[in-house]
Amino acid sequence: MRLDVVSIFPDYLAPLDLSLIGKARREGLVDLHVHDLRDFTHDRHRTVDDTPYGGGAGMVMRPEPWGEALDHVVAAGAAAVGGGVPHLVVPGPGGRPFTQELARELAQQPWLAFACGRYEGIDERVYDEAREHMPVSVLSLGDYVLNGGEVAVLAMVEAIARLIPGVIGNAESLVEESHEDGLLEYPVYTKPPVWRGRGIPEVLLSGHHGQIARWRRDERLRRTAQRRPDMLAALDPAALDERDRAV
Ligand SMILES: N#Cc1c(-c2ccc3cc[nH]c3c2)n[nH]c1N
Repeated sequence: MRLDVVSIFPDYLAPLDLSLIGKARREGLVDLHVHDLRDFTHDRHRTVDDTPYGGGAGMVMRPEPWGEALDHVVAAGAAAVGGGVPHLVVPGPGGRPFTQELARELAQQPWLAFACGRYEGIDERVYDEAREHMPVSVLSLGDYVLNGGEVAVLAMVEAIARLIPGVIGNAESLVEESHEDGLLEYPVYTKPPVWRGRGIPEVLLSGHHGQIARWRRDERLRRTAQRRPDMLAALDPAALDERDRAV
């Protein structure tokens, strides 16, 4: 997968050189290109913002640099990907919720581009123009306010890239994760068997895989009912067996 990110703070994306995503890049599973929006300005001060039409507080990101930056991303990426256009993802507090389901869908795409806004946002004409050339999705991490899109892109890239085959060494660890199948994950334990006087659930020492699987399923249901009753309510009833309903 090719990933392009445009930001006025390209160093914000440095964490994508680390850990599993960094390893995926070095192994060629992910081809990440970060672009500095200011490289697409032409004034001495490399200006990317201006005052909002209609007045109001704050500044708005100018359309010209964004237009040139996205033109560059499309041209450079098409040469590398062998044609086509990216799916453009623009993080924003007013976007559709970014969910595991969306992460799965976006992980199927060969090429994604992310536009990191700042200030009060990006001139709306940039979205309108982009939509004439590529799919555009405005997505939100959650119902709280950040200062810009970079943190959201870090989270989205990690959630998406980890689903690319080969990025996570053991695909088994992608199963039974929170949100993967509509339930939260079960509690996990490791050595020592007793820590500060606290033991671990006996069933986990039983070696009885069937009972362990049942206990873990029960814990997932209990946790989801306790912490995210909305997720439990949204579950397809067919996904729950009689034993589940008894938990
Ligand atoms: N995604 C997301 C966001 C944001 C966000 C994203 C981009 C910009 C650009 C200026 N301010 C921003 C806030 N706030 N809260 C979220 N869940």
